[in-house]
Amino acid sequence: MISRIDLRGSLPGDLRSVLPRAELDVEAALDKVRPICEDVRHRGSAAVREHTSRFDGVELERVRVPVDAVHRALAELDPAVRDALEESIRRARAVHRAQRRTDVTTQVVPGGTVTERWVPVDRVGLYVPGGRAVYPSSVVMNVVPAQEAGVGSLAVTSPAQKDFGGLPHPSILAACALLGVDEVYAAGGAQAIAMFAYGTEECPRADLVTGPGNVYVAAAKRLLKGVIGIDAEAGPTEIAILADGTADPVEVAADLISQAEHDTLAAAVLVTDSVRLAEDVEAELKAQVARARHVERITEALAGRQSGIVLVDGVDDGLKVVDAYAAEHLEIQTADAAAVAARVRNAGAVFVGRYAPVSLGDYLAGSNHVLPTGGCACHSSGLSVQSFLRGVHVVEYDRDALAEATARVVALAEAEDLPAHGAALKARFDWEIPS
Ligand SMILES: NC(=O)c1ccc[n+]([C@@H]2O[C@H](COP(=O)([O-])OP(=O)(O)OC[C@H]3O[C@@H](n4cnc5c(N)ncnc54)[C@H](O)[C@@H]3O)[C@@H](O)[C@H]2O)c1
Ligand SMILES: N[C@H](CO)Cc1c[nH]c[nH+]1
Ligand SMILES: [Zn+2]
Repeated sequence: MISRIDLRGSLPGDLRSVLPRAELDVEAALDKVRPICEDVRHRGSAAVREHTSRFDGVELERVRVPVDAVHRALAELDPAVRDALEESIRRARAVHRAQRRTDVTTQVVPGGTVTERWVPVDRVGLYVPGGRAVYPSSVVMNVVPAQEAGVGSLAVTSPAQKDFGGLPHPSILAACALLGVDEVYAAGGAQAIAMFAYGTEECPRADLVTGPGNVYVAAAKRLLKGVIGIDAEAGPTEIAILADGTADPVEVAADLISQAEHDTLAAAVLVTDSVRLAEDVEAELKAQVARARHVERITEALAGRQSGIVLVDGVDDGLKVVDAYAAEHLEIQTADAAAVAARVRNAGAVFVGRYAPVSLGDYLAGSNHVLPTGGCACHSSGLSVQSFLRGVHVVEYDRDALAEATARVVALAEAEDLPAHGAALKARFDWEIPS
């Protein structure tokens, strides 16, 4: 079911081109989401409702969820789920609070300072997926860093659910209520991203949209970047595991399946130098998938072009492969896992050793699970407090400090053939360059 890629011998120069990746990529989905986003831009809420009917099979009267429905969901939440969510929030808050930035003032010259001021965005739209699975945990992962960053206005959107009267899933509403967020919308997919980007009669536009989603959500974010700020693209989930012969095939297979469970486009990749482990994991996958609840979805994900077992000559080559792949989640299941993990350069998050599986990070480690996918981990980070902040330089120079800088500014302005720049300084000194 899962394919093998044999890279023993020597690694190809362009490693990325031989590694598994999904066939339906974000680029291909752009053409599908473009008309949806344009429609929302021109027709607002009516378009959001229409695309919700088309893709989610729900006829909405309004997209905004009544506030009492949000509070009712919390009152009716299973106590065990409430307890787990509360602990997840506590751990995530501890980690994200530690990410807060303080303003830094640097004295550049006597009388001249630059302060970097960290300012939260005014309003953020938070996307919580809800197609194949529903994700109250993603409410926590979006809302906690936004709150810790000090964002004033937070709105959550999640797909309307046919089985719940067109509202988002009750566990999502309950998680919003637990976190004190009561502006919630019942919209998913590209139409939800466009709603935040352009604003509608019901939903004021947001400055930034964050959150994970399927390939259509990722494509809409890529398309509307600029109209609205976005976090890193967090599309269909990926797990890569770098393992040697010391790894336990039962645990490795279970971890691959845990992420394949998300989506038919989810990616599960094992990189190993042990043929024996590869064979044992293949056998385990067969046995465990047969027992899984979402057997069809998992089977399709594991059999897809985006998943595979990559054979390499040793852990050093394995590290080159996982760095080239730049997975959203990377598990290290080798002897001396911490030392190997310390050498990883490209991954959304790294999970070290057998007691730090990705599923722990999905819910309760305290780390954020909204992470870059599709190879974006080589240039982007997961969601954090920083995602919601802008660094603004505040420049303060007194007369003497400006006088001291003038000759050099004039020289550089002349070199760029932009003399008016220099003139703006000279005007403060009666057009003389101060000596
Ligand atoms: N990277 C991360 O941090 C992270 C975290 C959690 C979940 N995820 C991923 O989020 C995704 C959730 O996907 P999902 O589908 O369950 O929920 P989703 O909310 O992302 O997508 C559902 C929406 O997709 C739209 N849609 C469905 N089919 C469409 C089509 N053919 N054309 C246009 N729009 C269409 C619908 O409007 C629907 O509301 C999974 O891929 C999961 O792996 C990623
Ligand atoms: N693995 C997903 C992407 O990081 C997050 C998640 C939420 N619930 C379960 N898993
Ligand atoms: Zn997961």
